[in-house]
Amino acid sequence: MESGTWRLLISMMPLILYLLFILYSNHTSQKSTTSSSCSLLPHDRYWIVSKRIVTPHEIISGAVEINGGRIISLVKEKDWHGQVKNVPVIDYGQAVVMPGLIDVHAHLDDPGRTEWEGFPSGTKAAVAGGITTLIDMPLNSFPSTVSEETLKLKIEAAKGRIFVNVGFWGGLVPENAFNASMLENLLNAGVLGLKSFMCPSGINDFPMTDASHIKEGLSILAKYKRPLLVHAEKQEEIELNDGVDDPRSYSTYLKTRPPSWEEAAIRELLTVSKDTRIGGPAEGAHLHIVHLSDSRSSLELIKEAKGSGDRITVETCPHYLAFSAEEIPEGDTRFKCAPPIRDAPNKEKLWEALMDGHIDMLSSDHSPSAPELKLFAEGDFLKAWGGISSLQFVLPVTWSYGHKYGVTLEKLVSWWSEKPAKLAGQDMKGAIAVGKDADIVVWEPEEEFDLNENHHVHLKHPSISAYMGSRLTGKVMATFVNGNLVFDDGKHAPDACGTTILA
Ligand SMILES: NC(=O)N[C@H]1NC(=O)NC1=O
Ligand SMILES: [Zn+2]
Ligand SMILES: [Zn+2]
Repeated sequence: MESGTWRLLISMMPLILYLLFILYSNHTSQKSTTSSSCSLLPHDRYWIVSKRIVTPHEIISGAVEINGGRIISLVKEKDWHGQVKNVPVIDYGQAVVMPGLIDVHAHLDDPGRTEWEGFPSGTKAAVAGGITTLIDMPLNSFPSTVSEETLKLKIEAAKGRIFVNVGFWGGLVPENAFNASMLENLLNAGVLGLKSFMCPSGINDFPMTDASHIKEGLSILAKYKRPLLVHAEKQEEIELNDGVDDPRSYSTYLKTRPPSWEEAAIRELLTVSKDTRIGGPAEGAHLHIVHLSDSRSSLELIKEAKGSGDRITVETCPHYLAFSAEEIPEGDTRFKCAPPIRDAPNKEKLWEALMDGHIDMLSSDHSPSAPELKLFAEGDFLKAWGGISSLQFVLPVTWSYGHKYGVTLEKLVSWWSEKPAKLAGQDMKGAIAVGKDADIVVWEPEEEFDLNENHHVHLKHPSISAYMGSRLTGKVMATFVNGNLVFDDGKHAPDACGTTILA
């Protein structure tokens, strides 16, 4: 070779090395997305076929094409022929294909209280129930997620241990509410929004807030356009009659947390939620009331605030829709939660509000504990841990109990996927549509099953779940997370390849 050619080659060396590096890194990253231990399916690109695919505008018979973790095309059956071209097809027949559920309210208790639940068991239960994304609450783990440092502990604990996508809410507590830089560091580190309690939370390092803290929180959140979720109960003086009010009786517990607690908290919240109106000092922020139980005065107040232009939404949970106070057996503390499950007419009105769109969405409020804390031997409703354990069952529970009220597949998608995606700022999720993440549940709405010891329950402590022993309709067949088939016919993918979602 002539010396001029050599010189040219040598001068181009950095470019050649760079191109080789790009080629190599593309090759390795492709390898990691097709890693078979993340998925029970050996392909990255494939079609899912079904007679019932729930899309944002209609239920179609057709096919969804997935590639690299995303939905890349959606075809109706009549236009489907000839599209396959060597791409594998999974035909689910009559089973329903819909967006995976997004649970915006779950306590996975990791790190710090993994004897209660933990990321591996909690997220295995989630995918077995068709949940593909969940947002973890900042309390019940230890330490509570109230600062950048404590969020980092969560992210570290989740690494390689989650089967679904997991985002995090940060805590708004008195310690950070008036400390703008502490709150901003937490938000900059990636929490999707904040959560606070207006009554004691039961967790020492998660103290309660009042409207003044919440007002401050909203003003910071406005800049970030992220929501504040609030546990809306405000304590009032309650008198129990010693010797008359039996702590083993559910009606005693009900007396200790009347609907007026929810009403009082919401009344106080509405003095600051008006800041979120267009032109208000916290425009851009959003207030979300978690686990509404009172379907009377509290709901009326929320409706009024919505009508006045406050940016406010509300969720309720399957346990308030499935159970009523009258049916709760003596001493059965599996049913203890806060706010409490109220009477049957209250439940009817919750369903009505949900069907009419006054309640925006559903969440699990999965809040397990170690079984000892449920005090099953004593059956003391006043002393037992309050929290319902339900993560794996929310889809069949909503479907089974909703039958009587006319629940539809479209409603399920709205309550469990579309609206929660919006609350959590996840516009890549919550729908079967081209360009969205391939987070999908496939299930048989007509199939019935008994939730007994023969059923594979993945929660750490099945014994504390109030749903055990019930007969439900709607069986999850398969769950896809980021295009990976992570749950299929009762089996999980070997590796936990869910990703953490940071804002
Ligand atoms: N700390 C905690 O999880 N509390 C939850 N449990 C419950 O029943 N309601 C809640 O807010
Ligand atoms: Zn709560
Ligand atoms: Zn909760």
